[in-house]
Amino acid sequence: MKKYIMALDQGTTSSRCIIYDRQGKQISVAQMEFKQYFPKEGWVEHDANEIWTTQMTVAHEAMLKAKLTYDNIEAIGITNQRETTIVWDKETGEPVYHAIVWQCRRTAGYCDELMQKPDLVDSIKAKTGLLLDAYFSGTKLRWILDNVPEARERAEAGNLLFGTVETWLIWKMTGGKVHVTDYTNASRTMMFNIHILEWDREILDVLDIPTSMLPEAVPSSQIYGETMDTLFGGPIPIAGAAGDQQAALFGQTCFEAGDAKSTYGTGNFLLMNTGESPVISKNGLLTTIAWGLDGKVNYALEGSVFVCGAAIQWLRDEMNIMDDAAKSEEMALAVKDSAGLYVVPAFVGLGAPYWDPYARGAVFGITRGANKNHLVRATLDSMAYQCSDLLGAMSQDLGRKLPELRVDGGACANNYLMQFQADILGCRVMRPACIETTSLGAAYLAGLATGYWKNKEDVKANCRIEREFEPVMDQETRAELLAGWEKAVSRVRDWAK
Ligand SMILES: Nc1ncnc2c1ncn2[C@@H]1O[C@H](COP(=O)(O)OP(=O)(O)O)[C@@H](O)[C@H]1O
Ligand SMILES: O=P(O)(O)OC[C@H](O)CO
Repeated sequence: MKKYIMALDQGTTSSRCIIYDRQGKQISVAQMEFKQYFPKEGWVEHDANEIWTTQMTVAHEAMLKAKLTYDNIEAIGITNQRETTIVWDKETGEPVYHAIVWQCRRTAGYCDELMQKPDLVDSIKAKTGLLLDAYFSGTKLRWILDNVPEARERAEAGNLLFGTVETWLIWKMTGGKVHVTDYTNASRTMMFNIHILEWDREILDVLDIPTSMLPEAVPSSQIYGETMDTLFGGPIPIAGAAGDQQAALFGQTCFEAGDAKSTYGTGNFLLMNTGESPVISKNGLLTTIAWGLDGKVNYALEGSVFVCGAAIQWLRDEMNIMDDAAKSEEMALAVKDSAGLYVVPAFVGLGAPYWDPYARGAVFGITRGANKNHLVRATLDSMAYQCSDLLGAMSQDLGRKLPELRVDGGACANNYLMQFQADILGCRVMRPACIETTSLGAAYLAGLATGYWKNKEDVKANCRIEREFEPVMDQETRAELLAGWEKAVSRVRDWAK
């Protein structure tokens, strides 16, 4: 019987299921968007039950499309939007509140208070590799305990569980039997010591989080449990899990220290493998776990930008400027430049390297001739500028420039964006044949655990580059454009304070 690996890719805007064969070829794909809740300015939520139902719907749809039954699936790998925080009842499985999404800024004020303790800020950075910010799960979890009626009492009585999205899905798929988080996701909670791979007592005390709520932290590639029989008709091993950005790094086969990738999804995330030693940034980047595999842990340096493709989604859904994100390419190419427009998509503040939760979005340089094509072009340009900021910070940390950049994620299908990215970085941009490297990485992690792929070399043999973008812009133009971007960013800082 032919066997495949099923990857569940639970992203910020959609749940996807992709089934892969041994060559890393997609056999079947299903995808479903779900509702985004914006209850207050700067707040973002999801319905955790909808995350679960959409994820299961697409899993069944993908199996049906390829006429597969549970015994064709060797293993399931999960990859997910990170940091998003879910708390649910251990007995009923009912979430006590909506999932608080990574983009949500509701705990910025609380983070400001904590920031008054410089020792704590230093200790958090040293132990978790993260900056003290509302982005990460820790303060979101505390918010739920403090604000949902009876949540703290129920948590202290041992009746509530916490998880990031992979924890939630594994718990649900195993019928409430397995409560685990993989190291990569744990490393985004701001409660996990990335050096000794344990939850940190001091931080848990500061945030007042009962340890009984926390999942067991486990490697990214191992059999965690099996799906309930009722789910797919028979048991399937769940054998891999990683946060989506780390999964993309793995899917791009960035196995060597120094290998880097940039993912253009809802946000933009630049990750560089730093091998078995964590590198601490002096320029606003994060240190994170890349994966736990074969009894070892790999680390990565990460730059996180909160709004990337989401800016195009905003033009599509809120401004009705286009009906399909892919149209942004032809609209951008319909004009010869951006007519001096700069868009700063700081809708939920700015992430790396600025870390300003109070920045807000803006469009600068509007003149009478500016039209919607210019606005689209300037929005795509902003996605490239933000990545350029990340690469700049990374180059400063490393003391050298990266010679090339591998790209992936939905928005990297945009050729205009990729060429502008190469131009503004002044380095080659390499796009693989499979830009769904996030799900591919999750599939690889699961398949390595069961022996579907023998080792990393076996996996690497599947990797193919589809197109390379060489920089053609002259240095003077690049410097001028970047200076404009810098000026635009400086104007949005602290806006909502
Ligand atoms: N051709 C395109 N050009 C520009 N942006 C795009 C294009 N296709 C998709 N996007 C944007 O990329 C995002 C989808 O990418 P994806 O990797 O699926 O994101 P996620 O995993 O975060 O949900 C959306 O925000 C969408 O607006
Ligand atoms: O849903 P994505 O692909 O934009 O990824 C979200 C990140 O994991 C947030 O840290």
